[in-house]
Amino acid sequence: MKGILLINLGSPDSPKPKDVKKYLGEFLMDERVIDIPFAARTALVKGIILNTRPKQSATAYQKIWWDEGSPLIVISERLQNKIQQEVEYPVALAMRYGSMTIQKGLQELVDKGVKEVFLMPLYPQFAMATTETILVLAEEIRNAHFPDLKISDLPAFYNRPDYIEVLSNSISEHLKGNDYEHLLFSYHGVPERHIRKRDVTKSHCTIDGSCCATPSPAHEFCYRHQCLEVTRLVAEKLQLKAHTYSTSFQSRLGFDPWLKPYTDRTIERYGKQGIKKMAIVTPAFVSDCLETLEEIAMEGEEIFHEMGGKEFTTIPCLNDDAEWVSLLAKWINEWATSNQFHQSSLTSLTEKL
Ligand SMILES: C=CC1=C(C)c2cc3[nH]c(cc4nc(cc5[nH]c(cc1n2)c(C)c5CCC(=O)O)C(CCC(=O)O)=C4C)c(C)c3C=C
Ligand SMILES: [Fe+2]
Ligand SMILES: [Fe+2]
Repeated sequence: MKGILLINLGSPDSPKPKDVKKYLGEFLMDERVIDIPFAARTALVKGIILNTRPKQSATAYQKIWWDEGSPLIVISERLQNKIQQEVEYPVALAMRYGSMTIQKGLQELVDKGVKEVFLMPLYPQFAMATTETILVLAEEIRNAHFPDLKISDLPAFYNRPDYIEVLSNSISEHLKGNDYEHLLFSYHGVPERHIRKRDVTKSHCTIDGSCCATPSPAHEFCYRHQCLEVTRLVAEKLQLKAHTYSTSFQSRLGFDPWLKPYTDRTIERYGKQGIKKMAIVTPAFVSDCLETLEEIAMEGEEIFHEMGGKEFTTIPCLNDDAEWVSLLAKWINEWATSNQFHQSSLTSLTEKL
């Protein structure tokens, strides 16, 4: 029997500092998130970050928390339930960090008699800190607990025409009748170093040059290229005029250089330049979460208003949008009935690196 495991990032169990600290400890001790040697990572995360950040992050989580729980988890559960209504295979949900572990998700499927799993990391773009860490952990769990289970995975889907169509439709629907002057595509950032490390050609990536616009096998695992492509493809589909849209990267942490331009500074700049009405979309996230509901919809709006901006429209993520649900159901059926998606992305990465 076949089964599906949807995987998202995860959230703390509650917005209390102690739960946020536990969650951040697991998240930031992941060697694919803070990718420095173990002793240095422990000193940085446990010695510095976990002494200050949990309180600050807990305050942010409290602002966006819903009665039913973390928006990211609640939205992912709604998505799971809606997909379940459209496919005949059991659909489970897990998170990379926190209590809803990948092991529990796989166990739930195995208990239902599943022998073949389609892992669906809910990230349009590949990143070491998202898709890769999910695939590595799932493989470790399989080897340790479910050696007979067959697992294949959905690769980054950033440039699939059906995804671009669903995303573009959602954007145009939310901007109907809106006379915005500028549309900003804001993606979660990563340290520049992460991009260089996953350049499978070892020589393509120049980060701030035009490498991402020059065709290369490196782009199969280049987060920056994949973000820029989403902007380009959506702009093409929606026939956006040049200079009325741009790309930026949000949520940087620490002092290393992260992908630029930074979203907060970009919003500030547009406000200062006299733009009065801007809209913002966040296509690295498929579910609204702390980074969209607080950092963009609250902090971003505040920056814009402080700089003289008037109208700031935040476009929701795809969440449990009907077209998005149908698209995921379509990919599931393609996996189940054809040979599509049967090559593991992790095998492809390790072979090429
Ligand atoms: C697009 C997906 C994401 C990438 C890439 C990513 C990289 C990344 N993130 C951090 C540090 C933090 N991220 C935090 C929250 C957070 N990150 C993502 C997604 C990506 N992260 C999501 C969906 C969320 C929200 C989770 C929720 O519960 O709603 C946080 C926690 C919040 C905070 O304290 O600000 C941290 C920390 C790093 C270091 C990184 C790449 C190296
Ligand atoms: Fe993050
Ligand atoms: Fe690139």
